[in-house]
Formats: sequence, C-alpha cells, structure tokens
Amino acid sequence: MTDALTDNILVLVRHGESEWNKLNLFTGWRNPDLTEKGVIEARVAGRMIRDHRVKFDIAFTSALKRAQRTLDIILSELHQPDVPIIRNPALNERDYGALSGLNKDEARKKWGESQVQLWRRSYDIAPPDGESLKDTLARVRPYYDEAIWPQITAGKNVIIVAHGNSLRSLVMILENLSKDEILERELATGAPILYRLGADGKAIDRKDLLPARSLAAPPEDRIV
Ligand SMILES: O=C(O)[C@H](O)COP(=O)(O)O
Repeated sequence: MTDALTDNILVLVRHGESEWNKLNLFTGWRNPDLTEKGVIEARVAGRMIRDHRVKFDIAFTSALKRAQRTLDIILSELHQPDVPIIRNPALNERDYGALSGLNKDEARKKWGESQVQLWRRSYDIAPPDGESLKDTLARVRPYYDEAIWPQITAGKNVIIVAHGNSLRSLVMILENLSKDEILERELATGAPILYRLGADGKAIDRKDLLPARSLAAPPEDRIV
C-alpha cells in the first residue's frame, strides 16, 4: 500500500473492453457497451487507483457509453460516487468514418495491411470520412486547455476516462511528445496512467498502474 499522494494528480484510463473491441470492429464514434470483461477491467482499474488513495475532485469523460460506464465503475470502486462528472464529445474516440463497423482483419484484406496501419497509427492520414490523430488532437487540445487545465492548475485531482486515440492526444500534451514519438505509444483497455503534476500543472512523473499486458508499455518514467 503506498502512502496517500499529496501532489496534484491526473489519472487517465482508457475504457474497458467494448463489444466491438471484442468483435475486432473499428468503433470510433459508434456507441457499443462494455463486455463483461470490460466491466471487470474497469473494476480492476478502480482497485489499482484505490491503492494510491487518490481523492478526486472532478472527472471528465466522453459522450460514449463505454467510457462513461467505465468511469462510473471506477468511482464506485473508489467509494467516491459524488465526484462531479463532465461528459463532452471533445473526448470521444477518433472518428473512424467509413471504416466504422468494419472488421479490422477484413479491412486489411480489402485495403492491405500497410494502408490500414497508416489509417490507424499515422499522425495525419485520416481514414475515409474520418479523423486522423492530428484531427483528434485539434479538438482535444482546446478542450483540455479550456476545461481541464484550469482544474489542474487550481490544484484539483482529476480523472479522465476516454478512448485510445483521444487519450493518446492527451499523452502528447502531458509528456510533450512529438508526432513521431506518439506513434510508439499504445493505451491498453482499463490500464490507468497516474501522473503527478507540478505546481505549474506539468507532468513530473508517470506511473502505469497495471503491468503491461499485450502492449509494450514502458515502466514508470520520470518526465523531465
Ligand atoms: O475505435 C476503435 O476501433 C478502437 O477503440 C481503437 O481502435 P484503434 O486501436 O485501431 O485506433
């Protein structure tokens, strides 16, 4: 059990497994629910955060139920049901446009592995009628600056439960990553990242609270 953290804390969590993650479908702005495994991942995430004894002052999530339910479950595990929750589509997953609902393996067969990988993990190449990571950052950053940053610099402990790519946008901001560096970063479902923030609101260290599962998540990093 670690001592209660006294610094300004920001926790990011990608939602638990969704029904479409399980079916290997491009999801984006579509709105499937969590699977039973996703519910368990959310419960485990809550217990991992509870071990760090963080008392949250405010929570942010997207307009999509897989993230909203994950947050509700985490706050329930923390016995903090009264934390104010702000739900905003600015934190939605990147829009996969015409790929939404398609099976990722079928897409690879149709368009080729490299084209699908470009759509999924390049910085500025968007899927047809969808968003690139750059487009996602272009809506996440203003929202972070206007809605979340003031809470952080006011010394509030904040939790954000959102999606793989909207959170990768936030990781770019928090860790000051380049568009090339972010391409190496993946966020597993239900894996909390705990940032300790300095007085200026900048990240001074990061803890990945769940051991890396299928992703090569780096160990605790000191961010300078
Ligand atoms: O929206 C989706 O399909 C997933 O949540 C994220 O998919 P990706 O890992 O292919 O970006």
